[in-house]
Amino acid sequence: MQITETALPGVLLLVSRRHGDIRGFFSELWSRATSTRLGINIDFVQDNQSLSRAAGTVRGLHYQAPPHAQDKLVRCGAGAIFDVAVDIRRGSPNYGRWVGVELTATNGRQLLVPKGFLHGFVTLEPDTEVLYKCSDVYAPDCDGAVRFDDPDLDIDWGIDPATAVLSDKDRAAQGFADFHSPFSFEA
Ligand SMILES: Cc1cn([C@H]2C[C@H](O)[C@@H](COP(=O)(O)OP(=O)(O)O[C@H]3O[C@H](C)C(=O)[C@H](O)[C@H]3O)O2)c(=O)[nH]c1=O
Repeated sequence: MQITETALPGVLLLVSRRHGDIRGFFSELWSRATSTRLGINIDFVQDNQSLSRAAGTVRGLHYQAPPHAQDKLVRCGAGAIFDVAVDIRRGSPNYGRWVGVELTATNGRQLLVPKGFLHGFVTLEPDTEVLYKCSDVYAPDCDGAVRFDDPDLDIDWGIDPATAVLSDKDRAAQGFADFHSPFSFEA
């Protein structure tokens, strides 16, 4: 398992080794032993899967507030996404800053998005499957969203936002200027 920092401190890129042979490959995506050895002490309790039929589908930007804040380990099982994390920890020197990484079924990359960060992605291919581990259970009462195309965040999704395939929830999400984050930065 290779771990590298992204341009946004706290958000990590993980790449598991793929053992290739004549059949294809085998890869250990996550193990407690490896993660502990690498200094990542997260106890994942829920695995999620989403399938998005169309390229240009946007899911996000979402978070779960405490007491059910979630760390997420995101990967792409089929297709490709541009995966985005945004620091929303009040007092963070990187508050409102974002990073985006291409996760594809081919590159096998995984993005670790810690608590205190918004998460969202845009699909780059049809029939894209996203799989992610979460460190807390689904808690709808703690669920929150910010507009993916908010001008203050100024995320470059690589698509015309007006063409994005969105859920009603994401279409109605609040702007970042009105957002009061439930997370504060602990140095
Ligand atoms: C997140 C979640 C949703 N659901 C149900 C609730 C709805 O009936 C349905 C679709 O939920 P939603 O529209 O919130 O799904 P996404 O838009 O893909 O949201 C997710 O995508 C972004 C990128 C994330 O990072 C979050 O984990 C998550 O918010 O699944 C569940 O039953 N359990 C869950 O953990």
